[in-house]
Amino acid sequence: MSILQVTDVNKRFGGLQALDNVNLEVEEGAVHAIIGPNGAGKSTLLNCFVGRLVPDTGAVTFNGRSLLGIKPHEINQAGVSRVFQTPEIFEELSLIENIMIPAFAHRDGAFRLNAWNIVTGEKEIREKSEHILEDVDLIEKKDMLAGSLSRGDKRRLELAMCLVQDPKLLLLDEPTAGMSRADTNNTIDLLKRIGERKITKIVIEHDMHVVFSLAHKISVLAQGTVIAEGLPAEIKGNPKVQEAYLGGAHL
Ligand SMILES: Nc1ncnc2c1ncn2[C@@H]1O[C@H](COP(=O)(O)OP(=O)(O)OP(=O)(O)O)[C@@H](O)[C@H]1O
Repeated sequence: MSILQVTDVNKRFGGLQALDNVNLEVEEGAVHAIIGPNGAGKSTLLNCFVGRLVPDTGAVTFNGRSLLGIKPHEINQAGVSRVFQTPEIFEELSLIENIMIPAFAHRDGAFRLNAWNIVTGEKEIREKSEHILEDVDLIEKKDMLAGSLSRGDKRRLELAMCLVQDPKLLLLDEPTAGMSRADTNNTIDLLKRIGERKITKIVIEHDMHVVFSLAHKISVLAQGTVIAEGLPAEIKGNPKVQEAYLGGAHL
C-alpha cells in the first residue's frame, strides 16, 4: 500500500521547469531514495511534500489526503517530519529540552517555546524524550547545550526531535552531508535501527554508499523528470542513470 502518492506534479520557477510531470509512489514502511545530479529537482519535490512549495499542477496525497494548500505545521501534525541538511535545533538549550519542545508540540497540537512546561517537565514527556535520546545514543549528553555538539551529533539530535513526534513519514534531506566516513556509517546503522519502528522514509542523498545501504527502492530525477525507478540493483546497472551522472562517476 502506498503512503505517499505524487501524480503529474509540475513546478516552474520563471523560465525553469524544476519539476516536469513527476509521478512517484512511496510504499508504506519502505526506505525510498530519491537521487539525481545537482539541480535535478530533489529538494523542490521534497518541499512540495511539506507545504513549503505548492506545485503548479498535479497532486500530492499522504495517506489518501491531499497535501496541497495544507500548512507546514498541519502536515507535520498529520505525521510527516523532515530532517534538514543543516540541523534546525535550539543551540542555546540542552539536548533534553530540544527533544521536549517538539514532544509537547506533538501532544498539544501547537509549537510553543513554553519554558514552564520544560522546567516542570511532565513525567511521561520527559521519559519519552529520554528514551529517544537513548535510541540515538545521546543520552549521556542530555544536559549539554545543543550548540556544543559535533555536526554528526547535531544531526542525530535533529533526528531525535523528529522521532519524538512519532512520524509516519520521515523525510531525510542528505542525512550524511558533510560527515566523516565513521559518522556516516554510524548514521546508516542508526537509520537501520529506527527502521524497526516501521516509519516510512524518503531519503535524498548524494552518497551512493548510503543510498545502496538503506534503500528498498530508488527513483532517479534528472532535469525535473523521473528517468528511472526500481530496486537498487536495477538502478545501479541502468545506462540512463549512468549517463545522468556524467559517466557514472557517482555510481
Ligand atoms: N526558489 C527557487 N527559485 C528559483 N529557482 C529555484 C528555486 N528553488 C530551486 N530552484 C532551481 O530549481 C532547480 C532544481 O533545484 P533543486 O534544489 O530542487 O535541485 P536538487 O536536485 O535538490 O539539487 P542539489 O542536489 O544541488 O540540492 C535548480 O535549477 C534550482 O536552481
